[in-house]
Order: sequence, then C-alpha cells, then structure tokens
Amino acid sequence: MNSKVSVHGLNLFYKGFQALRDINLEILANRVTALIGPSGCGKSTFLRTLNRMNDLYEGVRVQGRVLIDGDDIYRERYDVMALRKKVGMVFQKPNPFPMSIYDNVAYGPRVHGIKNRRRLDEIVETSLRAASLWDEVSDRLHRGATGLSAGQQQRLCIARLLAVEPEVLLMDEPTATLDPIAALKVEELIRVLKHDYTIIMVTRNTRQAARVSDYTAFFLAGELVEHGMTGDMFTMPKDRRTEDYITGRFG
Ligand SMILES: Nc1ncnc2c1ncn2[C@@H]1O[C@H](COP(=O)(O)OP(=O)(O)OP(=O)(O)O)[C@@H](O)[C@H]1O
Repeated sequence: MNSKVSVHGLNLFYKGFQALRDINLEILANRVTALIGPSGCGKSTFLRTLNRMNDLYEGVRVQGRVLIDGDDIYRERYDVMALRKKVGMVFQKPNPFPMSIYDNVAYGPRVHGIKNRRRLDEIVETSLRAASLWDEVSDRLHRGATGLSAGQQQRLCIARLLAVEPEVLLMDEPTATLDPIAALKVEELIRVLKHDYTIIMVTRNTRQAARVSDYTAFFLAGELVEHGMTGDMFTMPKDRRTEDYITGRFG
C-alpha cells in the first residue's frame, strides 16, 4: 500500500516539555486517518508537525523524520511555502476571511498569481462543488462569508483549501463547534473527499472516528499507543489502554 506520509522516530519538545515521544506512523493515501486520545495527549501537536505549523511557536524542537511523498519535510532548504500549499489545514472553529464567499475561495489562487477572471470563476465553482456548498451559495457568491451558518462556513473553509489544490488535508476537530446536522454534512464531505485527498483528522469523538475513518491512531501522553484499521481497533483493540479509552473508561 502507498504511504503518503511516513513518520519515523518523531519527538517534539516545547522548550523543556516533551509533547511527542518516538512516534512512528505510516499514513496511507486516499484514506481517512483519525487521531484520537484524551485532552493534552498531543493530537494537535502531531497534526501541526505534518505541515510544520509548529515552526511558528517559539522554543519548539523537532527530532526525527517526517516524509511526504518520500521527501523529508524537516530537511534543510525544504520549501515550507510549497509544503503548506500541499498540506492544507482546517481548524476547529470555522475561520472564513471577512470578505465575500467568492473572494474567500479565490484568495489562495490569487496569491499564487492567478488573475484571469474566467479561470478564477472556474476554480471557485469547482472548489465550492467539491466542498458540497455550491448549491447553497451559487446565487450569493458576492455576499459576505460571515453571513453563512457555522456549518456552511466550515465547508467554505474546506473549499478555500481545495482551491489551491492540496494533496493532504489536516483537520483539527473540524466538527467540534457545529450542531449535529452540520457536523454530519462535514462528515459526509470527508468521506467523499478521501477519494482525491489524504485526510488526517483529530477528533475527541470516538464515535465520529468509527464512522468516518479508515485508520485510527490512539495517542496517550505524547505516545502513539496503537494504530490500525478503525474497524479492528474498535472491535479488537490490542492494548488495554486503547480499550479503556474507546469504551469510555477515561478521556
Ligand atoms: N504552544 C505550546 N507551548 C507549550 N506547550 C504546549 C503548546 N501547545 C501544546 N502544548 C502542550 O503539549 C501537550 C499536547 O497538547 P496538544 O494540544 O497537542 O494536545 P491535544 O491532544 O490536541 O489536546 P486537546 O484535545 O485538548 O486539544 C499538552 O500538554 C499541551 O499543554
């Protein structure tokens, strides 16, 4: 099987505090991998190592190797701007820019030098369709994005990401602030998007991991305790701590 992301011996320190301990993980292309575990176990920190977002925090030190398509993203002279285009991120709280729906989606392509109006129209429509939002907004593309519902805003943020043609989508609790129906729409979208992208999603909701992901990685206190096919992990966890977590004994 084809690994999109390979993590070898990854350690991460926030100054003196070690937040990730010797993580080894293969993440397959065109699959959804869920990262689960109790608060503070390092899920978001791990997610941020995959597009080098942790570089933005002071005092962070990373050891080990993270390969994307076989290339070590922590090597010297690696193009971090290109990495952030290839590996996009969606956050817990939808964060559309305070501009129109159209301009939100066209933002990335414009930054990357696309000016032709017809081409931008095409990208906006394709991205909104891919994010299952087109039918809801096609008649009001030039209205403000902040007028959309929270669920629509989150799908708009996904459309904005898709517009720059990423390959890997990182999602940090993408439905945590949405109502159940809006959350379900985002889950459905994730299931469709995996045909074209590699998706890595943090969730505190183990039932969501079971519904949406193909693979699950269980983190505890900075360690990767167990990783495997979601169906197997939820029916036959190998480690007692995984079993305790997914059966709700702690978390
Ligand atoms: N910028 C930072 N500086 C210092 N410590 C940090 C920083 N970010 C996270 N930590 C610490 O690293 C550990 C892992 O945090 P992280 O946010 O990755 O966990 P998490 O599993 O995503 O938790 P949650 O589900 O609560 O978001 C925690 O102990 C946290 O306090």
